[in-house]
Amino acid sequence: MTKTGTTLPADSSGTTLEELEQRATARRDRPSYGHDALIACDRLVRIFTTDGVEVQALQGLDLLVKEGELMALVGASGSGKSTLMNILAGLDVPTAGAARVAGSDLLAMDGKARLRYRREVVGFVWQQTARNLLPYLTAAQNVALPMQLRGRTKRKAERAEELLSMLGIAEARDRRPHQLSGGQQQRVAIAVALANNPALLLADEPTGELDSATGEQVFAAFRRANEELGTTIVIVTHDQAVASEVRRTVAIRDGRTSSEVLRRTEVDELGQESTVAREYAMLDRAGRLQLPADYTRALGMEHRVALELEQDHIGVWPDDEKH
Ligand SMILES: Nc1ncnc2c1ncn2[C@@H]1O[C@H](COP(=O)(O)OP(=O)(O)OP(=O)(O)O)[C@@H](O)[C@H]1O
Repeated sequence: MTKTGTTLPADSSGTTLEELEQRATARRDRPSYGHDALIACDRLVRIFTTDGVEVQALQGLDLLVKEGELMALVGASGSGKSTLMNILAGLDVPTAGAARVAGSDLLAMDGKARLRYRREVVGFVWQQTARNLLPYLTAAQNVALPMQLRGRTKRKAERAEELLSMLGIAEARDRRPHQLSGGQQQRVAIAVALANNPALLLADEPTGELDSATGEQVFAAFRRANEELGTTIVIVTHDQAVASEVRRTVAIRDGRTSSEVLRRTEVDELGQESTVAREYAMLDRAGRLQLPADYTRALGMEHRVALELEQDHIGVWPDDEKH
């Protein structure tokens, strides 16, 4: 009989039972994927079927976002950005995979939990300014409305005022949306989205309809919210200025996260600050890597590549059997 703790070989590779048990325990005790992230998307799939034709908008997307981050999502048209945002906003449900935001399981929520999620956990700002605000309410009334819907009537006027001041649009308080510029409307929309103090603020192309100077002001309002309130913010953008101002930009390609750019500030010996950006490819949990299309094209790589493990890197070579 074999007992725990014996050193008898348990398989042909000479691994002992004790070692196998230790490995199994280590695996079981390992924290789950993204356990400490505010957003954890794990192999997320969303398939749309229209007239019998299937479109895989998300094809096993992995994404982790830490609490307190301000980050951007970029990607070509049709890559799946809006689909992901709608899922994170609780407006759409994934076909498969797992998605958790601030402890809420986005696949398992019932109607009541979904409504609570949309009211309390997440706030959103859309590109179309008209979609964000009710036209017949003033800016302050628009900001107070989500608090009222949540049943918070005390201090709502005061909080609306505070948020509008924080975002630099206190003077817009008594004006209706049509009396505001596009940039002011978007800043009021940010205040509306922050009204119930959500853990996560999502914005889909919030500067898409604005000129670059106004876009910068709107982005500054997002940054303010992130710094002052600690709100985690995810912005989908085509706006290069926005994408290059955040610490992390994640690119989506064909329904998966493909690469990310991390930026950090360096100070040289003369005290001059500069931003250093570095691009990384994403390695998914199955070990899959998407090589940038311009790299593979430049070397004529397709279908198959040769790999070589070196001491500190992996070499990827064009398929020489092809020739
Ligand atoms: N409701 C839907 N029904 C059918 N197909 C859809 C639906 N929503 C999105 N798709 C398809 O899913 C894919 C991803 O679309 P999505 O809108 O998420 O892309 P996107 O990256 O946000 O693009 P854009 O930058 O143009 O907004 C596209 O092929 C799109 O046609």
